Amino acid sequence: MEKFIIKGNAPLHGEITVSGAKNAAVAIIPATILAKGRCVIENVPDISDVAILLEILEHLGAKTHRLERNTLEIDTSAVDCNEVPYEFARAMRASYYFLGALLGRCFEANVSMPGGCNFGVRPIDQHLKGFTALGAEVVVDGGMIRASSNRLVGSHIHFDVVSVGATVNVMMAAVRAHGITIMENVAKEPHIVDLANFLNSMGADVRGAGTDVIKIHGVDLLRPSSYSIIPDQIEAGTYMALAAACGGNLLIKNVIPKHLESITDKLVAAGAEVAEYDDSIRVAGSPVINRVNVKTMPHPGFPTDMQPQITALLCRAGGTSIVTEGVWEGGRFKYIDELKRMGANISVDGKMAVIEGVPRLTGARVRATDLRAGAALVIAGLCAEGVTEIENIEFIERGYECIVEKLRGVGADIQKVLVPDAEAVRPAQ
Ligand SMILES: CC(=O)N[C@H]1[C@@H](OP(=O)(O)OP(=O)(O)OC[C@H]2O[C@@H](n3ccc(=O)[nH]c3=O)[C@H](O)[C@@H]2O)O[C@H](CO)[C@@H](O)[C@@H]1O
Ligand SMILES: C=C(OP(=O)(O)O)C(=O)O
Repeated sequence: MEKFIIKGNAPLHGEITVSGAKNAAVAIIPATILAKGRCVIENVPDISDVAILLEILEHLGAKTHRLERNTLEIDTSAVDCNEVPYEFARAMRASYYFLGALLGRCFEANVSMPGGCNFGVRPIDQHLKGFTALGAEVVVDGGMIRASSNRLVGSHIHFDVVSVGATVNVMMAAVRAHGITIMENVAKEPHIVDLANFLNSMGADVRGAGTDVIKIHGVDLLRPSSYSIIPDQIEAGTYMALAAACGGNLLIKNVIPKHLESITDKLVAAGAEVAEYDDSIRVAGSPVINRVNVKTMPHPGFPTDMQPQITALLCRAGGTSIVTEGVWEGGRFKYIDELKRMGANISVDGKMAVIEGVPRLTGARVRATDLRAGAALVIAGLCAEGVTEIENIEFIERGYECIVEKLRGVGADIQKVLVPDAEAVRPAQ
């Protein structure tokens, strides 16, 4: 087990380059099996979630090869298995994208219930509703989701809630269904659009991605293609929040500024200066952080995956800020207790965190309770006085490529060290 040791308060200046989007990569990699043959995917983040997906692909019979650190060659010609067992699925959420992908490839999928960050209940009823509407028989049995069909047929599906996962999963099955599928009340996140663009590059006919309604004309055959994944909105947003929190000045490269608008808006309200360029963004933090209220919403609202990071910034704001979780029922606030160990003054009331700004945070021993919670602790540690030790960093490494190297490159004093067994805290629940 490893941990981060951070000495806070170092001035952060320079350039940081954002990697490919985790949540696009984890959809596009399973989608490669919809075609038989060799896909080349560029700008793939080198993170543990991707490594697990590649293991799953190999288990299914695909051959995967890293042409370069961020370029993958995936040959799906020999995929001959439709089962993703528990040992692969338990570590991550997106393992369940093999349901839609396998249904689309061979009309049968047996995939273990997924893991991923635990913010309380993460239902999959909308995924199953979509597969059923396409004519699949779906059974959940002994921890496995089993979906099969002699023939998928296009359908009109109105989702009860806006779900990224259900939109991705059902889109992947629908591209191979006979006839037209209309999906209403779908997610509009940048990774939805990226997946649709990838599917279209393989010969699918998906229209409307990025709006509330997606229309798909099913096709009999998809062909392999080469594709480059979009930059990671949340990684970019995390480094933007870091610059704002630490009074740093960072040029964040390889971004799509349009994807960052809701984040930019709140950072400017908090007092940061933000300058947008074609594919980079500069954030200069102010010594005085203003109080700001934030409510997370599906895209184009403020992303829930930035909720912990903006909370870390607001810990030192002048006055009271309210952060409301508008996506996840459970509130996603497990990390608040860790921030409080660092001197933050936050109370949680249902889906609301009330943050009374404090003049300073102090280093402490804390643990990441999930991926973005871990990112928030890195931000807090980098602007705290003294030394912060963050344990359970495997959560952070699910989604941030080379975070230590990138942060050291802009002046942060952060290192990754081994935790002696005797010192390790129990893992997050
Ligand atoms: C791999 C990936 O892309 N993960 C992201 C994805 O997760 P994920 O795809 O799991 O999140 P969803 O968009 O599905 O969830 C949104 C809301 O819908 C509810 N819901 C979802 C599915 C369902 O069948 N029934 C249902 O009620 C959930 O409980 C939640 O309240 O989108 C979330 C919301 O932007 C992000 O926090 C995650 O980082
Ligand atoms: C929650 C996240 O991911 P996942 O859905 O894969 O757990 C995230 O990216 O913040």
